[in-house]
Amino acid sequence: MRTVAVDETEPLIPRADPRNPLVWLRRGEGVVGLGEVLRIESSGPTRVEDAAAAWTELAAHADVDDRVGLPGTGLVAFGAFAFADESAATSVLLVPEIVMGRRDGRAWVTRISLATGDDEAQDVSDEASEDPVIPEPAPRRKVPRVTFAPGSVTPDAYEAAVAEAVRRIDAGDLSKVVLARQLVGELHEDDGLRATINRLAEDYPDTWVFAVDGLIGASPETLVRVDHGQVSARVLAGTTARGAGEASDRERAAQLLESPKNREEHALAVASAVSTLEPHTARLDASPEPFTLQLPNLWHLATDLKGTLGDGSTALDLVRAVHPTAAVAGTPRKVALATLAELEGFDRGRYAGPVGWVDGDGDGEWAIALRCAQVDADGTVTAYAGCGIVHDSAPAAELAETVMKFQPIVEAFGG
Ligand SMILES: C=C(O[C@H]1C=CC=C(C(=O)O)[C@@H]1O)C(=O)O
Repeated sequence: MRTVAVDETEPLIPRADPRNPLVWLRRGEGVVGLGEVLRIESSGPTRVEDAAAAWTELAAHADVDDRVGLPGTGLVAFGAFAFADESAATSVLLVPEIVMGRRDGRAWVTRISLATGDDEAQDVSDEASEDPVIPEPAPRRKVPRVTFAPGSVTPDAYEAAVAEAVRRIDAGDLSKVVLARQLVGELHEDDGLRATINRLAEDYPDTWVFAVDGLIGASPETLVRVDHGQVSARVLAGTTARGAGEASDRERAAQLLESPKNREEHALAVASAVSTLEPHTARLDASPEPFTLQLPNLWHLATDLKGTLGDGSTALDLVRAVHPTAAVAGTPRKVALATLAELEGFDRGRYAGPVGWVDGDGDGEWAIALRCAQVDADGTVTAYAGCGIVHDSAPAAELAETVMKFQPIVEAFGG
């Protein structure tokens, strides 16, 4: 494969595949893939380590001509993993044929092809050696309209599940569990998802906007990033609505910061991320106090983690170590996973699973797949949103919080 620098400043999404976009962007920077030369599928409890092993093997044999040398240049795979060990959803790493990337104002294009013969010397085929051609940007289209309705769990059933979770927390079974619900709709239009991802990128520029194998969303939560030996993550847990005017908005953020319920929910999520990342780092620092993160639809409590890799782990190794954090499962992890599987009553698929990319050097950026929907081949669109439940959670307030969290994806489908 070959990566070359290009002189490009135009937005990347209009060049993505209209039906099946492959996108990872924040504030206009990131990677967009076209075509597919290889798909690594995995499932079950070892889905991340199996994919990581296959990726390391592939990267070791790749013939790379990388003239840019940034994270995300050279060999790259986009990935999305199922949340649960028991999920029926397949986890995927997709290697595109063309990657268009941008980072710190520098742009590049990579063209990847598979060697066809058994001679390793053929790894860089003639085709891949040619300078890659990037597609022309497509004209803007209207977002496809999807009408959503509650999935298998009705709003009443969700409130009942929250009440039951609080009973179990009060009984001392666990400290926190994250409970989600679904909205389901149908995508009819032929023009696919590019307009939807464009809308998410415009409306939520500070989130990770992703589209990988039909999983599409705008996540504010960084599961883990690895960049030349530096590790970082952004832990989110604790949520409140935006206020109507400026004063009430500031007031809401201040209340969120002082709310014992939200602070507890947040502290458990930070503890789980720190305890699972720490063994892999030589140094790991957390922001001393949580801060309030403003998104167009809500406020979150946030903590940033930054550190130095201590054991040569790749981004996928760290994904395996930290998933699932208490921001999407609960505490203690094992009891929380069993409780959410029982009380939610549906397969989360790739919702709340890791989504992102990894390169041939093991650098990568992974978010938790939140504020997202999975679009299946038959056009079924399933959106997901969940809330951290602790002992003083109120069912009606948690239901209202899911409505806020559905907003980005519902609006990106014309709702
Ligand atoms: C589980 C979700 O959000 C998590 C991330 C941030 C805040 C959360 C909360 O306040 O409950 C959740 O832990 C979701 O958006 O579906």
